[in-house]
Amino acid sequence: NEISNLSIEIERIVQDHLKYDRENVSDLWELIHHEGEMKVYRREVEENGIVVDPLKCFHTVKGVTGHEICHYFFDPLYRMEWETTLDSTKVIETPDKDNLDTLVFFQIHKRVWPAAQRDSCFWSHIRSVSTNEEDQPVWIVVNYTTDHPLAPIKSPFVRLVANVALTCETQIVEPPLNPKDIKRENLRCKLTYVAFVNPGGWAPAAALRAIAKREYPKFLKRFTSYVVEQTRDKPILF
Ligand SMILES: O=S(=O)(CCO)c1ccc(-c2ccc(C3CCCC3)c([C@H]3C[C@H]3c3ccccn3)c2)cc1
Repeated sequence: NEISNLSIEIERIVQDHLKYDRENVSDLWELIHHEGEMKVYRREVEENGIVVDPLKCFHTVKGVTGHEICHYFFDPLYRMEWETTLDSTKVIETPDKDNLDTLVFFQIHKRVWPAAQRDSCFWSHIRSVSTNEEDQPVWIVVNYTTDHPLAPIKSPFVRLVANVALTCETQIVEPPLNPKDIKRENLRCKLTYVAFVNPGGWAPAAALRAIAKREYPKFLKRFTSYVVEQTRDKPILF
């Protein structure tokens, strides 16, 4: 039925991301932005004349955990506080009321000249995966395009196709003897962000590449700074 088909798809896509995303980039990837700990790479790929360049970002964020980064990325409550590229966001379905780890979003993206305005509909899933005993669990959020009756394709909007994942590892730097004494200065989150976005309709290749080169680093810098600010005086969420 619906739920089981969705959970089968979620399992397949999440496992793929867990397996591949943290792999280092090959020399097929071009470094398009390097700022401090943040490195943003892209491969130039076109499908039927449409730019679908995969994007991969590695970043290390001090003072926060992977759980905190994924929590603020997933939870709709904060979306419009860090996302500056959206006109609106709405949760149109909670597939499993007893387990709020999966939501279906419908989003209207701000128009980015000269492209037509985009909207998107995707399931969003958050999960922690324990690696081995002593390390912190890996946290991941996946946003993956889905159709939905409450997200009809309506002109003039062009529907995006997106497969995006944010995967985070938490490192404890110079761990104190007693784990209860861990402070935020002992925390470091190593995150990988991958985005496979098909703009869903023709947009000028050069323009789209320029928009992506400008927008992704801005977006990742703003989002991670937002989480550092929001968590500064709060108890650590491991
Ligand atoms: O991480 S998420 O899942 C967060 C969801 O709230 C995510 C982030 C970004 C996008 C997105 C949407 C539209 C565009 C294009 C297509 C034509 C004109 C805009 C782009 C490309 C251009 C790049 C870009 C990157 C970041 C922000 C905006 N623009 C990216 C989708 C989902």
